[in-house]
Amino acid sequence: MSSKPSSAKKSKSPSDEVVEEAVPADSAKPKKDTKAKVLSLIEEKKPRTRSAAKEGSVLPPLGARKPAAPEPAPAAPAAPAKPTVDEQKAAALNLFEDDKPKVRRRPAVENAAQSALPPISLLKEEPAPPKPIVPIVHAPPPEAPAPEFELSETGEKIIHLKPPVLVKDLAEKMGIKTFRIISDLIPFKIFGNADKAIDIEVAEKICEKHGFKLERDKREKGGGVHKVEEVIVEPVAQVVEEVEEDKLELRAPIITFMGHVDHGKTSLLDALRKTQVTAGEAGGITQHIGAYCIFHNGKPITFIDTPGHAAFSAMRARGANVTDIVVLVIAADDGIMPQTKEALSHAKAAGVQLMVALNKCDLPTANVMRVKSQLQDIGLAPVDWGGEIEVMEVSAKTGLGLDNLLETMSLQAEVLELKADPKASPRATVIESSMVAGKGPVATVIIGQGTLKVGQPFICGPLWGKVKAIINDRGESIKSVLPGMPCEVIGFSDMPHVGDEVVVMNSERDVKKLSEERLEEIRQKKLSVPRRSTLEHLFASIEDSNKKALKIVLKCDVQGSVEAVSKCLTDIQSDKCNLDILHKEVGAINESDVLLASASDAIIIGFNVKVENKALTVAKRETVQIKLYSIIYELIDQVKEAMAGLLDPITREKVLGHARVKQVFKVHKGFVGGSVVTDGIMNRKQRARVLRDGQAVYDGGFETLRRFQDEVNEVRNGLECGIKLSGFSDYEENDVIECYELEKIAQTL
Ligand SMILES: Nc1nc2c(ncn2[C@@H]2O[C@H](COP(=O)(O)OP(=O)(O)OP(=O)(O)O)[C@@H](O)[C@H]2O)c(=O)[nH]1
Repeated sequence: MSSKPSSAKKSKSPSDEVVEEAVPADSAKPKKDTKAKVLSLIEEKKPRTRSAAKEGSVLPPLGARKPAAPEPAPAAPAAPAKPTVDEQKAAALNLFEDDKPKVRRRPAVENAAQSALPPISLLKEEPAPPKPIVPIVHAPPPEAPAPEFELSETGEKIIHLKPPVLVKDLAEKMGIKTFRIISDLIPFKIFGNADKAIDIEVAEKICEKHGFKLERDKREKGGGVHKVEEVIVEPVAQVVEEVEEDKLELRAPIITFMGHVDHGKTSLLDALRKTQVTAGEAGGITQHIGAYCIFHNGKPITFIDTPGHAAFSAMRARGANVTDIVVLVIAADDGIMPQTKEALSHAKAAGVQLMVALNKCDLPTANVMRVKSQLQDIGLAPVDWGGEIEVMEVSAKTGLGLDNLLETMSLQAEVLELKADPKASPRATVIESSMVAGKGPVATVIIGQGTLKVGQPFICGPLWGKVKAIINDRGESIKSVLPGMPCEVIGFSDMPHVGDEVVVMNSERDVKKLSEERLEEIRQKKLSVPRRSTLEHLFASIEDSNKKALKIVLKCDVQGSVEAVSKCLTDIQSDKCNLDILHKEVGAINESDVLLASASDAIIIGFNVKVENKALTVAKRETVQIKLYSIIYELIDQVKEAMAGLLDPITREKVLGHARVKQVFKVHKGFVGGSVVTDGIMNRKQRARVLRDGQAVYDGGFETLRRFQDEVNEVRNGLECGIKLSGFSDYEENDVIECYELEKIAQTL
């Protein structure tokens, strides 16, 4: 191994001949000549270096260049071993040459040789005074990959990429180093690393800068790519597997309890599960969707409890959509109510089997016949009345008819022959989601097909995830869950949207990629929303900006509550005051919520959530109001009050009385109307106007109000007084002085 170049060897080396020629023996030599020489050198040097590298003689492979043992710095006579400035420049330029994309992939040995060239810093114009060279071995710089492009008919270098465009992918395609792209991004005020996703428009500009044209591709179902005009992501639903009948097995039926508020849905489920869910509910009403599993005759049945309050319509709709059977719970003493009808509509829309449970039959006020006849009227004729709807009389309180209810539900489920393939690729529907401290995003899901197992990667709407833990309805951690069963899943990249489907895929890489694509698609859609600006819009916005607005930051315990509460809030109708929900999210109230509220003059509303300690401190400092609620109608009522409170009170006139001027007196400072009060009172602290022939000739405050010589505050009906209004002296006989007060009345929405 020839690690240390000797002068003897040097003179024989072809490259060193060049070096000798390039040494600036005469420092006065014009720079121009040097530059020209450098350029010619580059041309000369390239082929030589390559062939030499191949032979391993002049520039040996990287490993060979490292001295076997540290050698002492060569003494002054060894100085000629240092490359000359021109050589350094040439070498550095050569290094840049390497960055330039080449169609052909370079052999590894060639790359190794080039990567060992002097660093870019040597490009400086003025060389440092010659010093003995201490050989430093640098780690090889990361290799720039060979570019991948195709030449268009017009000679353009076209590269194909599909959004999201990552810096590293772009660099790879153009065959340049990642750091070059990162520095190219700085003028766009984009700072990031190799994994940074950049806008397609920015990527196009960067490609243009490097002499490439970027064409967007999309992935085909099979994984290949083809060109598209717009970014369209294939929905995962399109990769549904064929259902093979022989692989299907009976699964747990999913039964949803729906009905009007307080008709006893939770109590019924409670009685069936023999637990006490109602005891823990705020205000005794269900505000979440709950999913439970019970075993009847050794077979599992999944129950979904939905809220009955009007606010939770979306939750009821969701409950109906994942279910096989809907049990419409009607209190026998109350009969069919608005949310009973709404629940019925959801069940009909979802096209599911319907049954009716007439609850509270233990009550003396229960009137089964009346409810049955109401059912008949809305087209749900009971079986015992010759119709098709199973109507069961039950009582959650006494347990009356519960066995019959359970039996009928399992029979109905059997008739439906509900089957799923437990070995199919797992899919589940998110029916609720929340952010749980220490666990992150948690979703309640119902498995539709396949067996969901811990460790499986999945996509869910635009989010990806990997099943970290599965918790059953009894709070136990389990390893897998079968079709039809409910469970909680931990492992989402963010809070999933309720109603989205969890679809298990083969690899974590695939789910992440698909998630990136979907998020990019959402972003693009947001960007492409047309912004129309018409005169009408302008007027509307001016009108709107004059309106009062209550700004709210809303935090709730679960996604469904966010939906329900924000729907209720936006439903508050007022043409005097707007309600802006600036931000709505699941989770405890944190510092950033407070800062947002402070910056935008908003209040924070928390529903079933806590306030983080730091947020409390900041809220005090910033005087941000935080209101916490656990019952939805209290929240809505108070928000309405707060909105009304923002409105300026209306000022209304209330006439207190009239006086007639009988005689005008001259006093020290002007004139006084000697009057008699004809009705009501004259009050010195209020306002008065002078009416002449029914027309107001003056309006203002009292200066003096006198009874004889005394200044008084009030003069009653029938009494005489002297009235002097401030700034008015022009009284005439028979003028009427009307005393009135300005009342402030709070506005309503
Ligand atoms: N007497 C009697 N009371 C009942 C029966 N079932 C429920 N209740 C009472 O009715 C009230 C409402 O019961 P819930 O189970 O909370 O009603 P819900 O339909 O789930 O109400 P939301 O969750 O608000 O939709 C509670 O006070 C129960 O104790 C019953 O069979 N008989």
